[in-house]
Amino acid sequence: MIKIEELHKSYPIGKDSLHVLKGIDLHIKEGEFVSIMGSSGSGKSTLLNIVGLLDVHDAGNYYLNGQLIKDMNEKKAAQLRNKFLGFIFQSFNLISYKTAVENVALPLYYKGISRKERLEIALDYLDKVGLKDWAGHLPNELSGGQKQRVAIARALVTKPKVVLADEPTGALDSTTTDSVMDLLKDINDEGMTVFVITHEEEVAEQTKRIVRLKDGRIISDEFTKASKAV
Ligand SMILES: Nc1ncnc2c1ncn2[C@@H]1O[C@H](COP(=O)(O)OP(=O)(O)OP(=O)(O)O)[C@@H](O)[C@H]1O
Repeated sequence: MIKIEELHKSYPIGKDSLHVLKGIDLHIKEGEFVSIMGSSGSGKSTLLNIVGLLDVHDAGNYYLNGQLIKDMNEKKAAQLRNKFLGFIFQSFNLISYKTAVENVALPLYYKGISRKERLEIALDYLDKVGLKDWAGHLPNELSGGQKQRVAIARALVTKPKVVLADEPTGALDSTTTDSVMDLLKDINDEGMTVFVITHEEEVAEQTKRIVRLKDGRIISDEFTKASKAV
């Protein structure tokens, strides 16, 4: 599903450049549930942004669903993002003046589906995350955990192959973190590939594989106990 070979990425800093990813090799198969850990500045978000086609790498190869990602214009990248990828962010990124159901329906706008049908589909996804009764509420009327569940429903509504989550529980307390992680587990049980950045060891342990980054290199890549649970 995601295959990365000898990937490098640098950012220009004035006349110099900051070498952030220094030869990453990573293969994530369809249906895996993987977390990426590492201290601040180790390159986690940079890697996720490249995987999510939000940024480009400088050297090495990246294949998404068998397709080599190279020299891609923004239009093509957006098409691939809409087709294959769903995103969840720490800060939820919901639109404040739209209701929960309208936020979830938004990604369907680009698929040429009528408004009525978009809202029906979105309501089904809100039901899936346990928030059907909150469909008509605005984000500021929801708790942090509820907002994140709306964001998860929004990430799923286009039926992506891969869900990419950058610190999805970073803004949540431990009980809410568990409910969000349970939801990601359910999604993964249904066959979706899930790739999560986290700082929290307890969160990473709930995924099936932990990849650890240090200074732009992978220093370990191990399956967790959760991967062995039946
Ligand atoms: N657009 C950018 N331009 C310049 N430098 C950047 C840019 N994005 C990230 N960096 C730098 O690249 C390094 C890696 O950043 P990255 O955000 O990938 O780390 P991270 O592991 O996700 O950190 P954190 O856990 O704090 O989010 C950092 O030193 C950061 O300052």
